[in-house]
Amino acid sequence: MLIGSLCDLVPVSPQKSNLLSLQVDLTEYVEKHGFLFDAVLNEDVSNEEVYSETVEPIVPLIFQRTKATCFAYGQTGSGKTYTMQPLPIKASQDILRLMHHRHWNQGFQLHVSFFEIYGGKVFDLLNDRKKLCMREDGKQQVCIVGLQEYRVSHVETIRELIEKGNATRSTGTTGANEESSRSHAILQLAIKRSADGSESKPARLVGKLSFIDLAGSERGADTTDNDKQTRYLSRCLITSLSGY
Ligand SMILES: Nc1ncnc2c1ncn2[C@@H]1O[C@H](COP(=O)(O)OP(=O)(O)OP(=O)(O)O)[C@@H](O)[C@H]1O
Repeated sequence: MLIGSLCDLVPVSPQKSNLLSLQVDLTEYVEKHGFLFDAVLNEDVSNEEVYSETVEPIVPLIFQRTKATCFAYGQTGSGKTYTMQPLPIKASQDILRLMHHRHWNQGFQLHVSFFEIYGGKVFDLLNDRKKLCMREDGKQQVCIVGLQEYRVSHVETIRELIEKGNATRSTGTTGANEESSRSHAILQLAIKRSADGSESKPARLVGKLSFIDLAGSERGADTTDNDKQTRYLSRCLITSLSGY
């Protein structure tokens, strides 16, 4: 399984990763990709270590106009959901701590939303699976029209919202996982601030931390049209969420 933050993965000079592709005249050639990793964690690390290596360093940056995305990629049953699930709660604890100490009285607010992409469609996991529309604005930013956002100030409220969303999420069974995620679930922690730092004006987005629990990447032969649509939609979304 690969867990990554798009904030931190920066391509560098081509190295050894090999992928066979076809040229227009159908001759095969090896595609070369290079990636720079900030950290490589082995299978013995705890979820706490995963958090402190990957997400914790990004948390203070979302108060400074940063949008970051954390996602897990891997085969069904490899532990993506297991690894991703504790991260938003830990991040919320740190965000609220920063809001109550370093950024005390600066008008920052924390908002939570949670939705899934399933069968090429978007559903609000915190609003009775209401079907939502995805639109791109003039700045090529993806907007989920009608997505319910909750303003929160306590970790317990966030925990309840996440549990509610997880209970509503689409799951199925695969050969490797009895409770396999059939959808991509996206949980967003948005930092907002009102223009004059008070409560009187509507708050504007400052930064955002998105957690994406991708559905398992099974063999191509298992891939249905629904899965392909879901993958295409989520690829657009992930790229856009991260500002890439
Ligand atoms: N590090 C771990 N320690 C103990 N149990 C684990 C660990 N990682 C995963 N598991 C268990 O393995 C099973 C499959 O894990 P999980 O559902 O996270 O996989 P997944 O990659 O999200 O699968 P899918 O893509 O099918 O949703 C679960 O029962 C989970 O509790």
